[in-house]
Amino acid sequence: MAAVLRRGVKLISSGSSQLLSGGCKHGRTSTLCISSSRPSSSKINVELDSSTGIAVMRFQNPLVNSLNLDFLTEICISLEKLELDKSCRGVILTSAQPKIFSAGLDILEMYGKNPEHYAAFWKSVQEIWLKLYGYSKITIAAINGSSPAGGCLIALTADYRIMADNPRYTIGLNETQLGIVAPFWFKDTMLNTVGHRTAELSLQFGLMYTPSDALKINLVDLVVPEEQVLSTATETMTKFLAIPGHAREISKSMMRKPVVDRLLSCRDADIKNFVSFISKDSIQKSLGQYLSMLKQKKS
Ligand SMILES: CCC/C=C/C(=O)SCCNC(=O)CCNC(=O)[C@H](O)C(C)(C)COP(=O)([O-])OP(=O)([O-])OC[C@H]1O[C@@H](n2cnc3c(N)ncnc32)[C@H](O)[C@@H]1OP(=O)([O-])[O-]
Repeated sequence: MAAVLRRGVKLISSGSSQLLSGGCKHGRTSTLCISSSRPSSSKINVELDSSTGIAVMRFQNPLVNSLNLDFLTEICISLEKLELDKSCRGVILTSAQPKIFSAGLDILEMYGKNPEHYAAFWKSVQEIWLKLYGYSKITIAAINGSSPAGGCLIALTADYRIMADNPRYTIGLNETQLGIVAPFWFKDTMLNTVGHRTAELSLQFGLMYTPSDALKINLVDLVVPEEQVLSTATETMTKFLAIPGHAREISKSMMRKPVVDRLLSCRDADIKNFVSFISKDSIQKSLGQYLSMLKQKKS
C-alpha cells in the first residue's frame, strides 16, 4: 500500500522486510522507498531511491545518536538488507539529529554493567565495523554534526567523507580523553585514512578536529556548506556509481581486507580484552567522571 507523502515521494511501507522484498524493485524515477524496521520507535530511517539505487540512511536516536546495543543492531540489520537488495547500489550515512552525526559509543553501555553485557555490546560494535568496513556497496558519510570516537569510526568506514563547514562541529578519535583506549581496529581504520604519524598523534592526544583541520589531515575528503552536505554526497555517489562495480568493489576489498581479516582472526580474544579492560575499577572511575563532566557541562 502506498501513500503519497509529498510531491513524488511515496511511503511504500513502514515495514522494512516488505519494503525491501517488494516495494523497491519496481519503483519509478520519482518514487522513494521509506523503510523503518519498527515504525514508531525506529532509530534509523532509510530512503532508497530505486531510480538511482542510492539509499540515504539517517540516524535518529535521540538525543545524540549514541551507539547503544539496540541502535547498533538496527543499523546492522538495515545495512544487511540493503546489501542484499539488488536495487540498492550505494548508501549515504547521515544524521537526522541536529548538530550531531553520532556521539560515539553509548558510554552507559560500558559503565556499571556486568561482563556479559560488556561482551554482548562489544560484539555488536565489532559487528557494525565488520559490516561497514567490508561493505560491498559504496558508502558515503554525510557528516552533518559532531562525530567523536565511535561516531568518527562510523564515518571512517565510509568510502568518502563530506563534512558540514561549521567550526562548532568536531570529529576525531578522542578515546584517551575519556581514559580509554581505541582498539587496534579503530586505530587501523584511522591509520589507513590519515597515515601513521598523524594517527599516532591523533590517538595519543585524543584529538578532535574542526572540519577545516580534518580536511587538512584527510580525515574528511570534502567540507561544504551545511545545507549542501546531502546534495554533495549524492553527486559524489553518482561519480562512484559511474565506475564498473566489480572493479571498484575488488579494489576496495584489496585495500581493506587485511584489516578486516585481522579482527576476524581474533574476535573472541578482542572481546575478552575489552571486557577485562572496561571492567577495571580505574576505567570505570574514569568513565564515571567523564559522564559527570558531560552532565555538569549542561548545567
Ligand atoms: C574502548 C572503547 C572505545 C570507545 C569509543 C567511544 O565511542 S566512547 C564515547 C565517546 N564519546 C564522547 O566522548 C562524546 C561525548 N559527548 C559530547 O561530546 C557531546 O555530548 C556532544 C558533542 C556529542 C553533543 O553535545 P551537546 O551539547 O549537543 O549535548 P550534551 O553534551 O548536552 O549531551 C546530551 C545528553 O547526551 C549524553 N551523552 C552525550 N554523549 C554520550 C555518549 N557517548 N554516551 C552516552 N551519553 C551521551 C549527555 O550525557 C547528555 O545526557 P543528559 O545530561 O541529557 O542525561
